[in-house]
Amino acid sequence: MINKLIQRIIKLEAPIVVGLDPMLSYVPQHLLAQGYKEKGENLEGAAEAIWLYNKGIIDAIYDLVPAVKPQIAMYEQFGIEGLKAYTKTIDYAKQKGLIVIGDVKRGDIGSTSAAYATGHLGKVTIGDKDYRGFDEDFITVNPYLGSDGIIPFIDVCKQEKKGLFILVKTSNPSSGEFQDQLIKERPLYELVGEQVAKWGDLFMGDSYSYIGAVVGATYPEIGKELRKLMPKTFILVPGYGAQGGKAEDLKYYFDKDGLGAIINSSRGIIAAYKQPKYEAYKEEAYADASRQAVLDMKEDLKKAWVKN
Ligand SMILES: O=C(O)c1cc(=O)[nH]c(=O)n1[C@@H]1O[C@H](COP(=O)(O)O)[C@@H](O)[C@H]1O
Repeated sequence: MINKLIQRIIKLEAPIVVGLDPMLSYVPQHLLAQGYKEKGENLEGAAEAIWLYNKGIIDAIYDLVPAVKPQIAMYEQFGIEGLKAYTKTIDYAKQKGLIVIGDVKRGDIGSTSAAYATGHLGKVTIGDKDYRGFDEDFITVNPYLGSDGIIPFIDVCKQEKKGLFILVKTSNPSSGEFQDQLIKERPLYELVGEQVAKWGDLFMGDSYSYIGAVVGATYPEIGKELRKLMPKTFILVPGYGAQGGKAEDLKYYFDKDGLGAIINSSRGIIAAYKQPKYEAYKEEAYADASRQAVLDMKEDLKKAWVKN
């Protein structure tokens, strides 16, 4: 899957992942009305509206970007009905040729991680048949529990030729509280980055490992350091756009060949129609606004996606 992701980035000239983080407040009135009419003004109706909203966005952007990243929390808000919308979104995105990064941020003791890995990346055996749960291509993972919490995910990745993005330095304002702490004079994110590179050796693709890292766009100096420390690690970079990350800061997240990183934008794309910049698009044309926002992001990233 990492090889396919890289090929698609090159073909589309777009190191971009669209984050499908739907909030009810972003869903246009006509879709809310449709969801409520069909399923009721309740969890089921809201989940239906979210699915319709996602479908519109996927239809508008699937030929421009290699991947989408649904964030599971946005679906879990609506309980089981939300998870059904999560599954429908994954299946539809894959049908349209998109690679799916499930943003689930899992990680636990070994046996529990193994179950998470089965549900999200692998197969569960029932009787004499195998079934797939969510079936994302990649998922995000939290490394706080150490190797025995991570290896079960890597084992399933090897069986399924799927991948991970492991949190190394997150984009949020408080990320430094723990991640920047010095241990033997080195920040924790560096130690985690080094370990992610080692885990990466366990499952290499053609040029990069299937085991990637998450490094936020909001700490560009750290991004530059981590790029050097993890030369074969593909980096998922959230924090561009809504959280303030700028294209010009992202240059050093990429390698000399212009590869090695994929930049996420969620609200900046899916709720583009709410931004003054895209006010010409009315609510009904929300997906057209998202398409234009992807095209604008692609152009903007040219400032970063150059051969260093
Ligand atoms: O793992 C992530 O994707 C992630 C890591 C991180 O450090 N920061 C971060 O914002 N994210 C996710 O990336 C998305 C960012 O959304 P926007 O700020 O709307 O573009 C959300 O789904 C976050 O959960």
